[in-house]
Amino acid sequence: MSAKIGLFYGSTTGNTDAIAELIRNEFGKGLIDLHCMAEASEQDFADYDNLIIGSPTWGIGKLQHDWEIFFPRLDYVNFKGKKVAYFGLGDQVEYPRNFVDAMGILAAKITSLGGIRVGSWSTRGYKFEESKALINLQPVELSNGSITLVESQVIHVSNGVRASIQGNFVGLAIDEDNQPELSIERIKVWVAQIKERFGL
Ligand SMILES: Cc1cc2nc3c(=O)[nH]c(=O)nc-3n(C[C@H](O)[C@H](O)[C@H](O)COP(=O)(O)O)c2cc1C
Repeated sequence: MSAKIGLFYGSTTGNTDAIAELIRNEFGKGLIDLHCMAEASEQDFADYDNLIIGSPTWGIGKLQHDWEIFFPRLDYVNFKGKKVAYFGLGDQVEYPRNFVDAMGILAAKITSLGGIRVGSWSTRGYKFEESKALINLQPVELSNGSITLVESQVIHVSNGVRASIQGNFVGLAIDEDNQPELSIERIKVWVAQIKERFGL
């Protein structure tokens, strides 16, 4: 029998692999099945109502290799009604204009295919210039005249300096290159948040 959550990830030099293991441990025994994208198929996604998607960013703003190969096949996965949380690895010092872009690219694609995004994460504590993984809150007026805040994904933010950008990422951002000492605590807080959203 499958676990309650399918965690699908790609990893070129092993960092995302290690973070996926930490996330699985934080959830506790038996809740998460890990699927490496080098071996995953469209059908593997069908077993789960709850998904976690993880990718580092490579090649300056690009998906990790196995995700890049699989990307066109996402169109054949049924994401409708599934809750999907995202995590991304990146390097905010070397790649401040493309920090964790891959997480944003995957979230935009999977959300367009019907996935319900959960588990956004504050940008507080990171310094970078641009990221495709940012979302913002926009005020929208409802028919009864009241105002509500609706999340939308920001594709381009450009202020030209490496700075603290206020807002939220679409999912958990992990920087093993510059802030490895913060990863465990970030995972703990994020997992508690998405556990609730997954109804576990
Ligand atoms: C050639 C190269 C390109 C990279 N490009 C980006 C990038 O555009 N944005 C980013 O946030 N991180 C970038 N990174 C950093 C990686 O995402 C980071 O090291 C990550 O932890 C690697 O994960 P992995 O070991 O699972 O493959 C790059 C690293 C290298 C070596």
